[in-house]
Amino acid sequence: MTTSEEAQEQQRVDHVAAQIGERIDKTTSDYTAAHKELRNVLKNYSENTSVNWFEVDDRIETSAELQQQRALVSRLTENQNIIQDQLDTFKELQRSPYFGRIDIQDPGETTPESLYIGTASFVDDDQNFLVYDWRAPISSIYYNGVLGQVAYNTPAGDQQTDLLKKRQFLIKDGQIENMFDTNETVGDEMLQHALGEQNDATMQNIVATIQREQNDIIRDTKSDLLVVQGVAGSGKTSAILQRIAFLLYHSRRDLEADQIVLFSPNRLFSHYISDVLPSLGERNMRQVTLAEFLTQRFQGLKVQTQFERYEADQQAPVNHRLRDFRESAALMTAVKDYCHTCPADELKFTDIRFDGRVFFSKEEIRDIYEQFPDATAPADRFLRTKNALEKRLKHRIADEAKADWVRDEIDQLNDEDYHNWLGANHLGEFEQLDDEIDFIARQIVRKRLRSVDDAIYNGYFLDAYSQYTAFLKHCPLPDDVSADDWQTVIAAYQHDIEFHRLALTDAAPLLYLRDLLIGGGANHRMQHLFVDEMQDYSMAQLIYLQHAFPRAKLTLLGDSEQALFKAVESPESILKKLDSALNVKRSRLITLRRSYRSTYPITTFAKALLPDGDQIEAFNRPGDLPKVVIRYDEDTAFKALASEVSTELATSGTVAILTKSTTEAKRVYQELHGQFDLTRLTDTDRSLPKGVVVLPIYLAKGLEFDSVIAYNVSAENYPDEQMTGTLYTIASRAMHHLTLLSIGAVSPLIASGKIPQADLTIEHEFQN
Ligand SMILES: Nc1ncnc2c1ncn2[C@@H]1O[C@H](COP(=O)(O)OP(=O)(O)OP(=O)(O)O)[C@@H](O)[C@H]1O
Repeated sequence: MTTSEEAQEQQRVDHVAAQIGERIDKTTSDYTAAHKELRNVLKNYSENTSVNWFEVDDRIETSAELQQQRALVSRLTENQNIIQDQLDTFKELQRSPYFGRIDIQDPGETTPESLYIGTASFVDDDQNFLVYDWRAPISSIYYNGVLGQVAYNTPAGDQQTDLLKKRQFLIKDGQIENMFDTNETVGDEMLQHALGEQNDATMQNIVATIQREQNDIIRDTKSDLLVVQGVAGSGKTSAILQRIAFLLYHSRRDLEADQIVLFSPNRLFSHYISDVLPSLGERNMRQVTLAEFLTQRFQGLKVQTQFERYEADQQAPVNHRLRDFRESAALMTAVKDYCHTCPADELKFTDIRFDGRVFFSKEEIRDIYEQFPDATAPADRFLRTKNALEKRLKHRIADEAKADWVRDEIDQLNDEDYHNWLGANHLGEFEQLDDEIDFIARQIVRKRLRSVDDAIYNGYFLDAYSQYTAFLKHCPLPDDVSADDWQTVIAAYQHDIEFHRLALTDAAPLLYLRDLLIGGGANHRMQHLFVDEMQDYSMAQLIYLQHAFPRAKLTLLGDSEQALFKAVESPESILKKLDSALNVKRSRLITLRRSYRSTYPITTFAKALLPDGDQIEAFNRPGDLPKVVIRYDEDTAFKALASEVSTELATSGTVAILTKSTTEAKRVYQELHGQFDLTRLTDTDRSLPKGVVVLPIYLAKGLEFDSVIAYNVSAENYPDEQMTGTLYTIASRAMHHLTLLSIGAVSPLIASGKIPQADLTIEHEFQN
């Protein structure tokens, strides 16, 4: 690249930055005006709320006026927020207006055209696109195309063009720090730069360096089920976040950020990724962990979390065949069949009681239910029963309203309470005083019978928990599950329920049964459902999620090699299972094999841990070899750990000591906390502090650290292949440095001949 070309490009950056600067000035004054208007309305509003509430006529008028003002305030606030967002975007753009340039020549044109691509579009006052949004249709060729004839997708169909040049920029604070031309999708140099940076407390967007296969994930708008299987550090999480930004742009008119939900592995992760979308000028999608979702659905029950189960599994042997069946698609099908065929006399109806007495008996409820045709879906039948009960309740309210106690109560009302019962909406509605009194009497009774109303509305008259026991007793078993084992499952479930607990395994089928019989549970508003770390979800859970978000397109991402909670599976077999279980029209599998997070030596080591690790392609970023530190007793091991932490802290922003379990994390914390600024993270933590952290690996899912120290990778702690996923996940959290501390002989997973000794630095303590 010649210096004159560089100077020309810098001139253009200066020009664009100046234009953006002008726009910032204008938008700032728009903001000030909007803010002033809002302040005035708010002032007015607060004056109005102190008006006379006693005169009925005034009250009606004031309330209408207030409603109008409230609407005005919300409109003005929204307007102010939009301007604020624009300002933020412009300021960001001014610092770094773009990262790419493409020169294209459309068919029939005689001269090429240069387009610049950045995180958002910028159009000058003469409608010239000085910067194209990275999500614009034309921008896709920046990510996908090599020089020559290329095609890109537009709303009007596929377009062809000739791609003549592709240039990348690194612009900071308005200065071009680096630029080069490339024929690759997005050149390695730029990527090297991005990946060499130190870890931040939150994840960064990757729009300047999206790789081709990641781009496929981001821009897929056709699949109903998109399954991404990618090795650790291959950018799955990054890709989904940019995908969300892309979808919001692509379907601007009919998709809102809160119609997208992401199931994330833990709260730390939720916080870690929370800056990416705002950095692209978009609002964050909804985020929820599986535990939060289930807790919300099972109010009053303590649902076991994945982490609690993982810890429990370490203590007692697990019957995998049994668990596999309980979490399978087959079990969910059995639930469905059961719900659709269960005769009314086997449904566990319960009395609705009031004041210690039966208000609607279960027999009465069953009789109502039986009136509706058998062929109707059970939830519809249930709904009709609810409606019939509501009707009966209404009659009983009307009867009760005539009772003496109600009339006595009305007689004792003062004027204000009387008006309150009547409510603003009904003022002047009744011609006769009797009608008015009757109305109030019914309101009073309705309030008194509120718990009955709630029980009907919420369907509390069917005991879903006992029904689930009935289902379990009825459930057809596969050959490899014995009746005795099944009895223990039933007994354990009943015991848990008695103590208001629920095992994770039971959560999905129980919810499914409840929804199918009672109705509800489905959120029809969600348009996209994303599940990160899908390998930690059972098929039953995924089926339930699809049921809970029936209109949502699914994007499931995971790495079966990082399965902490179950066995490894091939991507193809996962897709096949999902295809048949979820029954979607268009499904697609994208596999990512290139790992970006870690240095070359760390990825080389991590992949050697896996039986089929040679499929993983390490990104060529140089770094130190992983270091194995071996000590033979706890005392010296902790000394060695302290010394490693000090060394790492000197060069790394975040150092994580990763353990297998919470018990180990507590132990490490106990030993080291006086020596460093050390934080032990638990599943209630929401943000990652700088410095040294210690946490069990399952809480570090999806996260990354400059330096990772794996605590006690001894043969005793990691005895066999069952632990491969755990060790691989730990190793693959490291970006720049990896240290493995072993107390006693090293795990055979590391010491086996599979891992060339030349790939490691080994520091041994000599025994006397
Ligand atoms: N195209 C890219 N450009 C720059 N950085 C990238 C790119 N792709 C991935 N990265 C970086 O690589 C790291 C790993 O990405 P990410 O966390 O998205 O991977 P993942 O597949 O979700 O990992 P895991 O399954 O191990 O949690 C992050 O630091 C991310 O910023």
